[in-house]
Amino acid sequence: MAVVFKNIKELLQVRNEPVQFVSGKDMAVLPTIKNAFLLVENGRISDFGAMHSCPTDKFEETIDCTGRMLMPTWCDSHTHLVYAGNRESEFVDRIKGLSYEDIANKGGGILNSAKTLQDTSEEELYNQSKVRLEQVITLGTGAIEIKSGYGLTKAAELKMLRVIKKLKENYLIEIKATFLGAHALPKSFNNTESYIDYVINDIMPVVAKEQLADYVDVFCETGYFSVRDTERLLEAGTQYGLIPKIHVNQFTAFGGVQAGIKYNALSVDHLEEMRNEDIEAIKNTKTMPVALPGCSFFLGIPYTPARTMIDQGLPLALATDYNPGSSPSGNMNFVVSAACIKMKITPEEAINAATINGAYAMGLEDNFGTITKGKWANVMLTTPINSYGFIPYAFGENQIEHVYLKGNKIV
Ligand SMILES: N=CN[C@@H](CCC(=O)O)C(=O)O
Ligand SMILES: [Zn+2]
Repeated sequence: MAVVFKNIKELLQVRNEPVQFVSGKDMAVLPTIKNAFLLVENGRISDFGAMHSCPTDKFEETIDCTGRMLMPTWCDSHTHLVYAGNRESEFVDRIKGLSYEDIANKGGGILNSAKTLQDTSEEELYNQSKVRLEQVITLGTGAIEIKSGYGLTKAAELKMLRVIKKLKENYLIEIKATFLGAHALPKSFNNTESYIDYVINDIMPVVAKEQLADYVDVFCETGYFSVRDTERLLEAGTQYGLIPKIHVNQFTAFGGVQAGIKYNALSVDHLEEMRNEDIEAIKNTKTMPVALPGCSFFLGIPYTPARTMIDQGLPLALATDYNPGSSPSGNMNFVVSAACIKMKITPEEAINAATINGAYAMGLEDNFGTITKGKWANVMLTTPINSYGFIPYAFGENQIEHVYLKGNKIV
């Protein structure tokens, strides 16, 4: 099956030579071809270039893209999209002045979502989650990471991971699964040490045996899990073949970034609070810093200092953190806008952060995130717009008109 996209006003994120990720000054470079074509065969990109070199063969399908941009779909490397119910009531509490911490202390927060999820059947959890998955696909997301972490018991954590597995089987969007058993301390445990023992000894072996996760994650934060807890968990995860990706420096900075680096985390995520030594620790490593501007927007906490980090030569990925408590939106278009507006990064930097660097943060850079021959044709076509800068500029709107996953038109 061959499909040709013709008369593309501008083909974005074109990389003849594959790159793993871009960092520092290179983030400001977004290679494009104006008046372009893209050829897709059997779901993969087989050719692209300027229209004057477009092959004249007869293809099964020709798509005229006049006036529109074509680009890789968003790569959302940090979500908690599988959850039950919502936390709308806490939203109102926060409007009235309560902090994230106040709400958690009142019995809300992650433990509240865990209770709801424990009481929800696997089928119902799947049905609620698939609605959100379908919605983010219409918004242009073509690869996504989804975490457990609202189970907090063996049965409920496994239920979440099985739901992620089922979503993976039933949808064309690329999905990576993360085991976040250490997301919060359940009331039935007196201390984090004994809960970490339970996560490592009782849940993790089954997760690994049933191949339910690619990554292991932990909420390394004051009032949640310490650096010591984090290191124990990452050590064990690594033994089971789970690659570390951690929640760190959301509210406080106390050495979690260094723990992530020590265990070769694929990504360190949140980073709203960054000390110089945290930036230094990430330099010259293979660990991707991931910013979640939707969470900063929703909670009213600082934004990750992305401008400083990029100026200091670091790479950056952007993700939604889609979850019921701190970021109830999976809209990558908004995330890209918010990053430009609030973190002062350019559209080129934001698009790199939300495509190739997001793909890297999910170990998917060989197959997604750029227009490169051989990669899957996960691409999206915009509305008629004058320049790609209009995507972040027109915040709160959606310029994504059609979405193709592995060459199939989904939207
Ligand atoms: N910070 C930790 N976990 C989620 C929020 C969880 C929740 O509030 O339900 C996050 O990434 O923001
Ligand atoms: Zn998160």
